[in-house]
Amino acid sequence: MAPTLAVSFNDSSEITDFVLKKGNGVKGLSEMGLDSLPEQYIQPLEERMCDTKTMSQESVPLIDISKWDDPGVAEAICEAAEKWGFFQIINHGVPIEVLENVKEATHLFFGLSAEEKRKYLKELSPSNNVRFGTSFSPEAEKALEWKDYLSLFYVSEDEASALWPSVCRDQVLEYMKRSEIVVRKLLDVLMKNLNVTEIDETKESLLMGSKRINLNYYPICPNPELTVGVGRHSDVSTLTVLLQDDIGGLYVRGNNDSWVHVPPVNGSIVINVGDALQIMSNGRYKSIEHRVIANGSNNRISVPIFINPAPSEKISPFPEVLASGEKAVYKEVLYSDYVRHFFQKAHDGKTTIEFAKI
Ligand SMILES: CC(C)(COP(=O)(O)OP(=O)(O)OC[C@H]1O[C@@H](n2cnc3c(N)ncnc32)[C@H](O)[C@@H]1OP(=O)(O)O)[C@@H](O)C(=O)NCCC(=O)NCCSC(=O)/C=C/c1ccc(O)c(O)c1
Ligand SMILES: O=C(O)CCC(=O)C(=O)O
Ligand SMILES: [Fe+2]
Repeated sequence: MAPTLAVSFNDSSEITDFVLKKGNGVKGLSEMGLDSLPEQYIQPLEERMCDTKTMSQESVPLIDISKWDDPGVAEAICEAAEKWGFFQIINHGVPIEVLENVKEATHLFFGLSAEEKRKYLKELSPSNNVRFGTSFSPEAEKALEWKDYLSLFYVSEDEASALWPSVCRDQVLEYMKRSEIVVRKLLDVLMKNLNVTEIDETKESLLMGSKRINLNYYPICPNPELTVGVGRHSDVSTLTVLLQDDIGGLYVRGNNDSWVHVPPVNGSIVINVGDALQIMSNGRYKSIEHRVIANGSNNRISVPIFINPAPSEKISPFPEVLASGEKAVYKEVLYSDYVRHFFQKAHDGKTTIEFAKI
């Protein structure tokens, strides 16, 4: 147990200063042993997780991808991407040790002092590509989310070596490198199903021209039922490769307004479709809303890799998908405009994609 800090707050602006400006994050708040949730974290009733809406009978597909040549595997992947937009994979070829190392490195980063982590706040970070922050878009949010993060935009190994925090850099790079092989295989299968037979240079830039990795930390929360870890949103990526620890708390939107838990499975990786792939597949693959609850008794971490189009790409439904006469549901958008739009507002369910609707 961390020692209780000798800090107390007179008003909410002092909390904001402590969390956002001094680099303590919500982890710092959590470790003070607060007995109630500060008011700026109280979410409106409709955003809180209410047990009646969760479905315990359903679950997203768990796919063993060890037998790539088995057509059943490709079918299961495409069906999951169409129906659920989320699935877990096991026997994926990323060594368990690589996954364990990146989880440990995440704890090492968040275990640094506030002074150390503060160096990566937006205002102080040596680069826009490395950012330590809290919540999602604090300036745009009416209620804050109970999460701290380190976000790393990948440019090159050299840049990462120079700029990324050394406590986690090598482990994160290894995880990105090893998971890229899986991502290519998944995209191959998903593209063939859309009659896109080859991922050439142009398609590669559209599908996986940029990558961002986030290390997420959800500390123990005094009143978890009043707030959220991450609010309802869909990712803006092509695909997200998500590593979670064994705590649980990720929910995805299921049928009839229900929320389905994505249980931690040892050695598995969660894959989800993002808005960019929904747009490029003209809605065939679904970018499904998801959220993370706050936890009253355990700290939780997760490590998503967002596989994205290059920011300079214009994305729209693939011609191969429209070849049979299907009408385009989405117009062409510049991907960096799309991402900017996403970051400009609070998490708000599936509304980002309206930006690209015809
Ligand atoms: C996004 C843009 C277009 C923005 O550029 P630009 O306007 O020049 O300035 P910027 O300073 O980088 O960012 C502008 C705002 O975006 C937001 N932002 C930027 N990066 C991040 C980040 N990593 N996390 C949260 N917000 C961010 C902030 O709100 C910034 O506002 P401010 O804090 O500066 O006032 C640019 O950085 C770019 O082209 N980046 C490359 C493409 C890219 O990053 N794609 C990522 C796609 S997927 C992705 O990153 C997903 C992230 C995510 C995070 C938390 C969640 O809970 C979640 O669900 C998802
Ligand atoms: O922590 C998780 O399990 C999911 C996080 C998430 O949805 C995100 O960072 O986009
Ligand atoms: Fe997400």
